Amino acid sequence: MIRSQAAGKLFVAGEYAVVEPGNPSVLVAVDRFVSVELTPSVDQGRIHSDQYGRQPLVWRRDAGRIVLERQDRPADYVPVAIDTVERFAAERGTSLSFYELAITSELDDVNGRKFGLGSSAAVTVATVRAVAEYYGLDLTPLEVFKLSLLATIDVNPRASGGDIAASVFGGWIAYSAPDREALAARLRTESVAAIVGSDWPDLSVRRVSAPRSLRLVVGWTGEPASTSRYVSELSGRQWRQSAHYERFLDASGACVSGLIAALDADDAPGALRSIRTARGLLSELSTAASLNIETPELAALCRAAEAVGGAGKPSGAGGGDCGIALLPAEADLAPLLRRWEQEDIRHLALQVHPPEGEPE
Ligand SMILES: Nc1ncnc2c1ncn2[C@@H]1O[C@H](COP(=O)(O)OP(=O)(O)OP(=O)(O)O)[C@@H](O)[C@H]1O
Ligand SMILES: C[C@@](O)(CCOP(=O)(O)O)CC(=O)O
Repeated sequence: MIRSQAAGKLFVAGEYAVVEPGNPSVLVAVDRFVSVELTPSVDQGRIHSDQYGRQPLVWRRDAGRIVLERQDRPADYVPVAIDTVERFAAERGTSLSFYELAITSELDDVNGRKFGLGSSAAVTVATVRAVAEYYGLDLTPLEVFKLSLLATIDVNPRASGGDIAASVFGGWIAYSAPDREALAARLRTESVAAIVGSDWPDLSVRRVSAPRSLRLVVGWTGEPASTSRYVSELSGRQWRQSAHYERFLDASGACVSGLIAALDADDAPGALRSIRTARGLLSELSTAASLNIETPELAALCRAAEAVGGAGKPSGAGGGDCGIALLPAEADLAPLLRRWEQEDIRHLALQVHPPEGEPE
């Protein structure tokens, strides 16, 4: 049996702007995982996960590509991740066979509601790792990232891949995305191996220092939110060509660069200022584009962080899910947690998942 794992993530800053190639963001990996167990099988493949109900997804191959027995299902991360790794393996001359995947996740609560900790990225990365190990592919972390992003593009073409980078590389990272439209076009004409082997302009993953003088605290609103709905509302041509959007991208870039510099210098006041600016920018974006990024619960989460000498912001697309607070490392956590409890914000007792392999 092969076992693999992949970590969850939190956005620290740069959400939405990171969807445009080359715009920076900061993310952190967290120690909650999706796990995959792979066992060989005979004449068909199966995927077991609570996400699919009681029955596993059954798959076979048609002309070397993965097809689900139930073809009425929309494209889904796990089958697409299997298909992407298998294309890569077959292009390298590997002969393909069948196996079962059993998936378990710590990124949903007991009722199956997602926390917003990047379960789609973690399940994709864990699947890529398991299937690659099964075929003896010996991938570098960068190759795992690239295969995971190529798979994701098939399901969600606007996704930045920041969540995948955090899951693959661990720790605190600065991330900017490659052009996924260009990658999708290449996938129609080139081999997966050629795309993975090439340089991806605008892709950048680099380590950022974990702040020693600040601690990261995570609150969950209890409301799962749909990232793709918000991102697609912002994808309209008119909006993307507006002066407001251009200004947002510039201001976000400056804010994230300031945050990275402050984190690298362990400048706590500077980092807190950047978090407040990032919150303000998301709030302006939300108003301008009529989204509801900072819900009343997320606003309460941020107010509580400010009240105890820290700074808070929604993490990710907003509209629910999680928010983060950064507090001076010496601050007592109890007053923040009391305020959160009064506001029905649940503290997620997460730690940063440490760096795993160097981004090249
Ligand atoms: N345990 C799992 N087994 C199989 N597929 C999963 C699992 N967890 C997540 N997924 C896939 O990921 C999708 C959830 O992705 P979505 O982007 O909505 O959530 P998320 O990545 O956890 O949250 P966020 O994007 O806010 O961080 C599910 O619909 C499913 O396709
Ligand atoms: C809005 C966006 O920038 C962040 C989404 O974050 P999350 O998946 O909601 O945690 C989208 C993306 O990066 O793909």
